[in-house]
Amino acid sequence: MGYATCFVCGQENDKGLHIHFHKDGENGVRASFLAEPWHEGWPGIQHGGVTSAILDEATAYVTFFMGVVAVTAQLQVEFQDPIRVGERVEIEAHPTKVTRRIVEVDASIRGTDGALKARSHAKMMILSQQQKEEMGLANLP
Ligand SMILES: CCCCCCCCCCCCCC(=O)SCCNC(=O)CCNC(=O)[C@H](O)C(C)(C)COP(=O)(O)OP(=O)(O)OC[C@H]1O[C@@H](n2cnc3c(N)ncnc32)[C@H](O)[C@@H]1OP(=O)(O)O
Repeated sequence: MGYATCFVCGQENDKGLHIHFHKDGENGVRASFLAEPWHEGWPGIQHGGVTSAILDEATAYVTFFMGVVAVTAQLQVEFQDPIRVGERVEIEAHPTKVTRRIVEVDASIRGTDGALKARSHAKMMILSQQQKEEMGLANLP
């Protein structure tokens, strides 16, 4: 599942991360990722922008599985521990607050031993019909 060309989940994006997100429970999302050498910033450590993109995407999938079209309005990231190249990590996200226009989502990335690597809090803005049309997102499945 996913948009074919999405940088994080798209299976047809040659330059992408190819992460498969799946539903976990009623509103949660889970995925797994292996940090590769081409994802690094400092030698041997995954770039923080890649980490942020993964958290952002997990957050977006929460709203996708809720059946709304939303964009990230705010994303606050805490980097707790380096993600090493060659390390597998587990990704999780779930909603914490849902209002008419905003879905708040917490997401985290942990090592396979459960140790926290990074976490985020985000506000996703549910788009109005006019905004969907302006952004070219009016005919999404
Ligand atoms: C097939 C399977 C596919 C699955 C794929 C799934 C994922 C695929 C891909 C996922 C990709 C990953 C995801 C991505 O990367 S999404 C891409 C990154 N995000 C963006 O590009 C968003 C850019 N920003 C905007 O478009 C607008 O600024 C938005 C739409 C956010 C607001 O627009 P606008 O300014 O016109 O607002 P409004 O008139 O609608 O609403 C006004 C209300 O909202 C309040 N407000 C406004 N801004 C903020 C803010 N920043 N924080 C908090 N609140 C805010 C405002 O105070 C007011 O509140 P109130 O006074 O009414 O109380």
